[in-house]
Formats: sequence, C-alpha cells, structure tokens
Amino acid sequence: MRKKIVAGNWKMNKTLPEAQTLLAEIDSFIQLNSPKCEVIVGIPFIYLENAKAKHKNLQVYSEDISEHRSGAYTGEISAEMLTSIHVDGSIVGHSERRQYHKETDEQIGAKVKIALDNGLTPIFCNGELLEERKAGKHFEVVKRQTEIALFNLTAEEIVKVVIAYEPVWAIGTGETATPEQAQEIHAYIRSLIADKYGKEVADSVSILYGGSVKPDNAKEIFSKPDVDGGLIGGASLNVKDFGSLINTYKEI
Ligand SMILES: O=C[C@H](O)COP(=O)(O)O
Repeated sequence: MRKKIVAGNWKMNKTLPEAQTLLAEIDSFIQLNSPKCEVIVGIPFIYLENAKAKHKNLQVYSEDISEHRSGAYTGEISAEMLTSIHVDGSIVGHSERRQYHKETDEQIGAKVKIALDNGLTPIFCNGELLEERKAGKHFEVVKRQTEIALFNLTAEEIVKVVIAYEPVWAIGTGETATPEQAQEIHAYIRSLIADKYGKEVADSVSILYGGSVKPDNAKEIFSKPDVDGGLIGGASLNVKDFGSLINTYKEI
C-alpha cells in the first residue's frame, strides 16, 4: 500500500516568528489528531535548521536543492548541507523554479539524483502550462518531464521518489483540475512508470496532486484511486486549512 501524503509548500512566505508559530501549531495538530496520512512541510531554507531542531518528529523539506555536490556555486544549498541539519527531503522541479529560474528537465533530474544519493526524499514536480493543456499536449509534456528527470534512476531509487503533478494553470489561481482530470493524468504517469519499471514499482510510487487544493475540494480529489494526496501551497499557510486537508484522510 503506497503512502498517502499531505505536503505543504510555503513558497516565499512567513517571517521567522510566523514560521515558528505555524510549525508549532502543525506539530501540535499532528500530536492531537493522529493523522491517517504522512504530513510534510516544505519551508524556506533559512527556517529549516530551527524547524528540525525544535520539531524532531515533523517531516521538514526544503523547497529546492542544488544540482551540484559542492564548490563555487554562490547562493546554492547542497544536499549534504541539508542532511547535516537533518532535513528529510526536498521539493524539486516546482513549476515556479522551471518558470522563473529556467530549470531544465535535465537539471531537475540531477537534483532528484543528488537528493536520493544523500538520503533525502525528492518530491519531483511535473505539470503542463495552460497553452499546452489547451493544445492537448499535457500527456506529451508530462511524459517528457518524467522520462528525462526520473527514468535514469534504478527501480530501487524511483520507489523512493514522490511525484507531484501540478498543472501550472491551477497553481494559485483558484482553478483546480477536476478530480477526473487529475485521475486521468495520475493514472497516465503511473502507466509510464509501469511500462519502464513494472506494475509493482508503479503501484508503490505516491503521486500527489497540486493546484488550488482547499478544504472544500480535497475530499473529491484525494478519493481518486491514483491520487495519493496533495502538494499544497496557499492552504498550507494556516493550520486551520492545512489541518482540515490532513484530516480529509480520516473521511476517505
Ligand atoms: O506547491 C504547491 C502548488 O504550487 C500549489 O499551490 P496552490 O495550492 O497555492 O495552488
């Protein structure tokens, strides 16, 4: 049975006091509510050390990672640095990194690999732009992104990757893919993995949906058979909404 996961991605939000308050609230929520899914918080680099030091049981992820191991890469944060402060994983290839920092599928593949090599769980993001969806190219785009970034991995490696399908047109827009659209493309991604690595491997990879998931639409989306949870932006910024999304798994 593959893992069900509710992961937050704070993006570039929260000051240190705000971050500390929200992390403490999420930690208490988990202790009081015994979630039926894994809970992950993806937070800005500068809060990671403090978060892991204060909340040992929280799964804390960075929002990015360097594709390089070490050296003259000013401003970059390496996998080794992250593991040295006990970070659990990294979001990799988010569409905002692809769009604003021009990250390529090849670079994203290198980031996935370096995360795995250092014992960090990568949440690998894929997903099409609005114009690609309108042109009916979403399957083709997601196939290319997935194959280039992941299909050099071994079966033992790919089962450690979490995939997050995030249609770019649904991120922060209030517009979500319908549960049927999410199911269709999640099943397609799983079929790509099955064709390359076999059904058993494909069935063990968690595929999250991201894009305007809120308490009022989560149950329908998370109930689909190939949707294993969500990568949550806006609704992960307060404990009421994030907690409600986590508790959705008690109703499914
Ligand atoms: O990483 C999270 C996604 O970009 C979704 O963001 P959103 O829930 O604010 O639409």
